[in-house]
Amino acid sequence: MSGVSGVPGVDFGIEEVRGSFPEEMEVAPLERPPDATVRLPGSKSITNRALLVAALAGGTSRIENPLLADDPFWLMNALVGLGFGVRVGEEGAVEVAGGGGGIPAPSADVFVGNAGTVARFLPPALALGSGPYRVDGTPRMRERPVAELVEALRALGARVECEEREGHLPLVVRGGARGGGEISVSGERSSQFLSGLLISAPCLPGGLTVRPRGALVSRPYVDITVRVMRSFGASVEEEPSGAAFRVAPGAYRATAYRVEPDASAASYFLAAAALTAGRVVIPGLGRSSLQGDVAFAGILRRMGCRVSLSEDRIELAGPPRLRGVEADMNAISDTMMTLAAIAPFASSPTLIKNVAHTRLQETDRLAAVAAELSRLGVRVHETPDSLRIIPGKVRPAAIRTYGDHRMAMAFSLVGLRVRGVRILDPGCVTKTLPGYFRLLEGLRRGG
Ligand SMILES: O=C(O)C1=C[C@@H](OP(=O)(O)O)[C@@H](O)[C@H](O)C1
Ligand SMILES: C=C(OP(=O)(O)O)C(=O)O
Repeated sequence: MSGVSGVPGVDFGIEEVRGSFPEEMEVAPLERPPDATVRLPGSKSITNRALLVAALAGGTSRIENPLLADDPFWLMNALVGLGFGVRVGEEGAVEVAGGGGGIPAPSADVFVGNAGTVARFLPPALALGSGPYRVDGTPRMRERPVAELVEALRALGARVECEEREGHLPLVVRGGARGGGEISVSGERSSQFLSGLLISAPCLPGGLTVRPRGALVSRPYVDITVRVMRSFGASVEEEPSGAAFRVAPGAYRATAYRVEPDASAASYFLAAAALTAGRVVIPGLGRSSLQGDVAFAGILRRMGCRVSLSEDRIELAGPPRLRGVEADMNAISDTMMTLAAIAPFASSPTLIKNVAHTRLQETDRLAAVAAELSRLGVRVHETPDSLRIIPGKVRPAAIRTYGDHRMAMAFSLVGLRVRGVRILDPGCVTKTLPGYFRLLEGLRRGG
C-alpha cells in the first residue's frame, strides 16, 4: 500500500506526511512555565465511528472537525475502495455519501494500517456485503487479536477466512451475516470487537442483541459507540450495567455531526502543564464530553493540580511538585503512558494498575514504558498488568518509540524537564496527531 490517498480532497499520502519528520527530534526544556490555550483536532475514536456510520446511512452526511491523521485516513481510503463517496472539503469537513446499509463494491482489497478501530469496526460492515473483501494491515496489526470478532461474525453466518493465522489479519470476509438474534463476544482483550458488532447491527435484518462476555476493558469507548449510533438515528437499548446491548433494525439517518476534540491527545498538554507548574486551557472538552479519557484530568487533580472542568472547557494549573498516585487505568488506558512519563518527577511512587490489555495495542505498551523509563535511569517494577514507578533523577536518553504514537507523545514530556531527551521516529505521531510537536512548541509561546 503506497499510502497515496484515494480520497478526493485528501492531498497527502501517509508516507509523505510521516516522511516529512526527521529520524529523531530533541525536545528542549521549557524556559518558563507555560500559560497556553491548546486547540486540539477531532477525536480519532469519534471520527472513525462517525465515518463508518455515515457510510452505512442512506444519503450524504457531513462530519465537522474530523481528525485528519493516519487512522481516519485508512478508513476513508477503505470506504472509497468499497464504493462509498468520501470527500474532504477545503474547510476540513468530510462528506460521506452512504450506501443505505449495504456495501456498494462486490469485492475489494482493504488496508487498515495499524488502526485497531478500522480493523475491528470494518469487518462486521463487510459481512453485510457480498465479498470477497480482503482486510490486511501492518505487521503489528497482523499480530493484534481479532479472533473474538471472527468467532462472532461466523456465529452470525458470515464467511470469514483467516488467510495466514487463525484469529489474525489478513482476513477474507464474505457476506452471509444474519441478524435478528443474540450473540456474545469477549471484551477482555479489546472493547473494539463489541463496538464493531454494534455499529453494523442496525443494518442487519432483525437487528441484533450483543452480550459482552467476561470483563470488558476500555468500557467508556462502548458508550461513545452507542452515543454516535444514536446521533445517526439508531435505536440502542442497554441492559443494566451493560449486560447486553439490544440494537433495533433500521437504517441510519444521514446527519451533520461535529466531532469533539481528542481527549487522549489532551492528556499530553494537561500533563505538560502539570509537570512544569504551568497553566493550560483545553477548549471543547469537559463534563459534556463523550470520551472517558477526560477523566485523566481527575488523576492530575489527585497529583496536586488545580483542575476546573466546565461543560466544554478544561483548565489546569500545575503545582510546584506533583504527588505520586495509585490509579486503575483500565477505562482510560490510552493515557497510562502519559502518567508513566511524568511519574518519575513526583514526590512519591506511582502505581498504574489493570492495564494488561495494552500489551496488545500498537506495541506491548507495558514492556515499552518499562524499557524507556529504565533507559532514562528511572526505577520501575513491571508486572503482567501494572507498573510501579519510583521517582528519582532522570538522565538524558534517546527514547525508542516502537512505532507507537503514544510512546512518542508521552515521553516527549520528559524533555520539557530534562535536557538531552531525544524522541526516535517522531513521525509515528501521525497515527492520531500529525501536528503534535507543533502544538507542543506552542506551549513555549503561550499557545
Ligand atoms: O474503540 C475505540 O475507539 C478505542 C478503544 C480502545 O481500544 P481497546 O478497547 O482495544 O483498549 C482504545 O485503546 C483505542 O485507542 C480506541
Ligand atoms: C490503542 C490505540 O488505538 P487503536 O487500538 O485504535 O489502534 C490508541 O490510539 O492508543
